[in-house]
Amino acid sequence: MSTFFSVNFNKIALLRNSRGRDYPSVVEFAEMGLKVGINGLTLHPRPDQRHARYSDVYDLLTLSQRYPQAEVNIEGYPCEEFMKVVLDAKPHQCTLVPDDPAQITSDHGWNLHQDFDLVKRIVSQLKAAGIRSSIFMDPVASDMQLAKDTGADRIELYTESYAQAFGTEQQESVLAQFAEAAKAAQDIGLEVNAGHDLTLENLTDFLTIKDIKEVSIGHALVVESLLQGYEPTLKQYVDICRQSA
Ligand SMILES: CC(=O)[C@@H](O)[C@H](O)COP(=O)(O)O
Ligand SMILES: NCC(=O)COP(=O)(O)O
Repeated sequence: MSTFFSVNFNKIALLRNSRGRDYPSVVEFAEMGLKVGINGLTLHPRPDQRHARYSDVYDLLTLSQRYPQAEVNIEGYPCEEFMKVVLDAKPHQCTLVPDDPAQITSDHGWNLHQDFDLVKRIVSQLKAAGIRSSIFMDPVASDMQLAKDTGADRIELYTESYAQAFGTEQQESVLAQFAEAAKAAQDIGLEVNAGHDLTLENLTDFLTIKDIKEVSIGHALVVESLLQGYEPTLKQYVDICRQSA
C-alpha cells in the first residue's frame, strides 16, 4: 500500500503575500513538487486570504491538468465565498474544516453532534458537483458513524494530538487511538486521510496505521526545507509515503 502525498502550499503563499509580487510562486513550487513525485496539491484559503488566495485554487487546477496523476485538495470552512469558488473550480477533493476566521490555524475537527445538518448539506452540494468530500475529524471512533451519515466520502484525521505525543510516553496510546478511529471509519466504508503537524520525524510511525489514503503536509515541510533543501525534503516524504502500511 502506498499513501497519497499532498503538499499544503499555504506557507509558500504566506511568504509570497509578505511582498507585493509573485515570489515565491506557489505554482512554481507546486510544479517542482510534482516533478519529484508528490501526488497532491493542497490549499487552505481562509476568508482573509492571508495564506492561500482564492485565485491560487484556479492556478493549481490549471497546473494539475498538465500532470494527470495530480489531485488538488481544497480545505476550509464552507462559508459562502469558499463554496462559490469550490463549486466553480471543481477540485478533485474538498476537505471541510470547522475553522473560525479568527483562528491562527485549524485546531479541532467537526462536532457533528452540533453541526451535522450543515455538514450534510454541504457534502451533498459537493457530491452533486462531482467533488470528493472529506471532513476534518478528531480521532474519536464513536463519531465515525455520524461522519458516514453526512454522506462524506472520506474523513481527515486531525493529527495535532499525535504530533504533540510523538516521542513522549503517550505516543503509543495516542497512536492506538488514531488506529482505532481509522479502523472504525474504514469498517463502515469511509476512506481515511490525515494531516496537521506531521513531520519527517513522526510520519513513518503514523503510517503504520493501515490504509491511510492521503496525508497533507505543509508547515513542517517548509521548515525542514529551510534546513535541508526543498527537493531533498520532498523526496524523503515521497519515500515514506510509498512504504506505508
Ligand atoms: C486542516 C489543516 O490542518 C491544515 O489545512 C492547516 O490548517 C494548515 O493550514 P495553515 O498552515 O495555514 O495553518
Ligand atoms: N490538512 C493538513 C494540511 O494540509 C497541512 O497541515 P500542516 O502540515 O501545515 O500542519
